[in-house]
Amino acid sequence: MLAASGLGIIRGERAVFAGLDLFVAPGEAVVLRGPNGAGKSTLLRLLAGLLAPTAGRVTWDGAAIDDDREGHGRRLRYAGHGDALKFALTVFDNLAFWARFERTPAAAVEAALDRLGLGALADLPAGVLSAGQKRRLGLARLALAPRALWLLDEPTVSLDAASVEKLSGLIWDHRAAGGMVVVATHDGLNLPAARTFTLEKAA
Ligand SMILES: Nc1ncnc2c1ncn2[C@@H]1O[C@H](COP(=O)(O)OP(=O)(O)OP(=O)(O)O)[C@@H](O)[C@H]1O
Repeated sequence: MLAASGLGIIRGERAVFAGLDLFVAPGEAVVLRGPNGAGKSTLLRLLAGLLAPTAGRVTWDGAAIDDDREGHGRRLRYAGHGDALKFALTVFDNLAFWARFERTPAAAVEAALDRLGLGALADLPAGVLSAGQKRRLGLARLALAPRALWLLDEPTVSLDAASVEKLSGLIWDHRAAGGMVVVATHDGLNLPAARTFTLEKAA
């Protein structure tokens, strides 16, 4: 169980939000909504342990994530606005890098590329991909190996309808295996029985 309690954060001397409580159980999807600047990306970074809250805390199974940041990092996948690609490397080698980094068997690379419909592009330099193809390659990391928690920031940007379907399917399989997902998205994804968590714009 991922829990945030009494969470507050000040950025640039302004309170983005305060007193925020959020719980995510295995198999659950939480969709973050709210206007631009409401703090969706900020919340995802707090849940990932990439930012420290000004008040409150984030826990995993009751233990503060601050007590074991490395362990928390190993249980999650965070996909932010960037695709985290090396343009000079091929599509295959981009994902193979992450597989090596995570000590995931190389066989997982091909399967993950196929899952995102990138198999035929494996030998191309990532730099020549279209915006949507680059986004799919960034998201292919999700399919490399299971992680309990996915934190996704606007993952559907640049994706066509077929790719949004692929991502929806990936998230469904992740949840069916007990995985959790918190996703900031303005539209598109098909997430059955997802909970919506709305952030209001700070005054
Ligand atoms: N490094 C920073 N320094 C100061 N203020 C920041 C910083 N990063 C974010 N903010 C502010 O925090 C607030 C929340 O930003 P955040 O990116 O979390 O919003 P968001 O809900 O994800 O917005 P969007 O829908 O536009 O992606 C904004 O007012 C933003 O200007």
